[in-house]
Amino acid sequence: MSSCRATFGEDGPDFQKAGKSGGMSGFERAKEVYAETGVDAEAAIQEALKTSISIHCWQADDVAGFEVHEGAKDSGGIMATGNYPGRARNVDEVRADYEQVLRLVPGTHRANLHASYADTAGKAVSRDRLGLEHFASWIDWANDLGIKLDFNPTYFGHPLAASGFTLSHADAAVREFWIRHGVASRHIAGGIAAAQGSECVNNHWVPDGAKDSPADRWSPRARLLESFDEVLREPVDGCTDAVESKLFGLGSEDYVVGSFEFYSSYALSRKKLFCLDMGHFHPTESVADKLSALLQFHDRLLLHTSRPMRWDSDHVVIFNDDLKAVFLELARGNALHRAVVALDFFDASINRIAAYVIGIRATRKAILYGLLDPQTQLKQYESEGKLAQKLGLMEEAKTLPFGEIWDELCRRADVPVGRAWIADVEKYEEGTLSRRV
Ligand SMILES: C[C@H](O)[C@H](O)[C@@H](O)C(=O)CO
Ligand SMILES: [Mn+2]
Repeated sequence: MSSCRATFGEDGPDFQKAGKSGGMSGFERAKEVYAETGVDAEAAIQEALKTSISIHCWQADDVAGFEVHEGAKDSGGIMATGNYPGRARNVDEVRADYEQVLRLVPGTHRANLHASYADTAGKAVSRDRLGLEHFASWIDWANDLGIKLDFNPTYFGHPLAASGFTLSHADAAVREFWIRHGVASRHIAGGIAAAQGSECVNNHWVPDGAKDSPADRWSPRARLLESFDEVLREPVDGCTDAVESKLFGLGSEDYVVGSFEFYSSYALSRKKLFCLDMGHFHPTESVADKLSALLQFHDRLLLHTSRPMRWDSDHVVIFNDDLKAVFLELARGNALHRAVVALDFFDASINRIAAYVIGIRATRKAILYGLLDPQTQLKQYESEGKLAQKLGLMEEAKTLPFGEIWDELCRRADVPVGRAWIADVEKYEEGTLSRRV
């Protein structure tokens, strides 16, 4: 495993050496600066490192999956754009990519699989017949690596999703197929949970919706509710089901059956997790603002960190204001432990390992940033009516020496500090990705 030391030599890079003065490292000084604002940087590092991030498998291969198809494949609502070389072509390559990524990102991680990444040894297996045996090699791999798995049924990229409807389809036979798939996914997630000795989050997202002005917005929603009740009828130990809402999608610009109101109500009434994807709202809506409302009612939420660019474009997550705001809100509500953090982006136009590393490091940075917020002082100012002081401290907090604390977190996790990971990605591209032709 490469680390800052391996990359830069024993004393670290010059910019770090410059940070040391009077025997105190840049980190020690930064820690004091944070302490002056009432923040314990040590505690923040510990908590940020142990907060789990579930890494999606689908950035590695542009959401294509590795099913052996008997019939035609159809997109059904999801599309990655770009054709940068090096896409993973099979499960072994996805696993190798995961392992490379994990060398470059600090903290605790899980791997998040879609049903379409089943390991069926070259055989075509219908989605409604998938079983735990098709994920046995994933379980062994995760076990060897010491990480846990999460799961997702795949209700898209299939001829029976081509109409744009799955669980809410008007045809009962189509609905029943997808109900069987949903049930199968829960048993797989339950089996994974038993094998790993802890819950497996199983997230249901369906692309169902209409491009333009449906005359009947009621029946598909009634059918979706009925189908989900059927999918979720039997309790499955260890399987924690989540349902993911969306405002619009490709081909469902006007109407998405599983809207925010539908699934937030459904999840609450059925005691399931509600999944909040940062790309699934109108661009002017604040996802961060929803947290303190939803978490008054829901025990936990599943969070997909994503980066919408004018629409649900699934750009690689970066350390931007939206991401910071989400984790600031969770920290200010002492609710980080109530969010299951997972990633959801896919960019086929750049090196995919770099895409992972950028998105994962950005998400962990935002977690740390939230935990380093001088919230006690801010809340005190606010409660005393000192609103200018509150706003002033919020502004000053933006330029506290966050980078020093982040670098220390990376050092403690023995992963590259700063931009050093870029060289590792280049090496992997040269030795591995460029050979995938
Ligand atoms: C592949 C995922 O299931 C998918 O991205 C889903 O989570 C989503 O966000 C669809 O827009
Ligand atoms: Mn999502």
